Amino acid sequence: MNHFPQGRVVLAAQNLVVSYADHTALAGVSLSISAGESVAIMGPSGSGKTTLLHALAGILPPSGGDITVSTGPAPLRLAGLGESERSRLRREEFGFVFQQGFLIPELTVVENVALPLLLAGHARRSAEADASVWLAKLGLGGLEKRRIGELSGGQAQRVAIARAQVTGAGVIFADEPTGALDSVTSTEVMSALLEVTADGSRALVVVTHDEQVAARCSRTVRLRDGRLDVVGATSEVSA
Ligand SMILES: Nc1ncnc2c1ncn2[C@@H]1O[C@H](COP(=O)(O)OP(=O)(O)OP(=O)(O)O)[C@@H](O)[C@H]1O
Repeated sequence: MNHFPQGRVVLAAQNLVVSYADHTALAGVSLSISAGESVAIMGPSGSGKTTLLHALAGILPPSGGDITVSTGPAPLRLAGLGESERSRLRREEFGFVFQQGFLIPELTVVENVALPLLLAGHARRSAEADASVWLAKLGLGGLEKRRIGELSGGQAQRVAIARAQVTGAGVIFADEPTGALDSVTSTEVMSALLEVTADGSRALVVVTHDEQVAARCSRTVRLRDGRLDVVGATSEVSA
């Protein structure tokens, strides 16, 4: 379990640079994210939002700058970690929710949610028991044995949110989690995601194009051409 006291910085990016061939997608981004915060990353298409999320989550090694991850007993600098340690961080300390969910259609709902625990070496029975607890918290009790294709889009996203949290991850990253949903379902799914920060011990990072989604987060950062435009409270930005 990686839950932190409210206010503790869990991710700190310093002067991040990410280049793809001859294109600079992030041109020196510095950003700190604390436990209890929900941070919306906004900006025009191509401004570097997904690149920033992938760099913060250790999916994409930056070509410059560094990220300090304070999700364990001692801070870790991502630049100093090999792929296997970054992969452990992603698997055990971070959770991910994507626009399409990336759930496995051949598995049942409970098997999908239990999967990260099985990959971490837990026994099937206890993994599925923990998965069922998360499913109940997300209002999906009774759907354990369904296949993913038998769920609505909103239910499938809530399964993805359960799966992202089942390992006790302290930081949840979501890339356009409501992008494929209608506005009512989007509101429900955001409510489920924002529960991540309800007890103040975990952080949520959401890439979104939707101002209404961003307005519900505690802070919005805006990217333009790979640089941070505005950093502040959502209320200041969207009032
Ligand atoms: N694998 C890649 N190879 C080359 N260029 C890339 C790659 N991934 C992204 N880019 C470029 O980097 C820039 C930032 O991309 P990114 O996907 O981070 O933007 P975004 O703000 O998330 O965009 P969108 O809102 O359209 O998803 C864009 O110009 C994009 O074309």
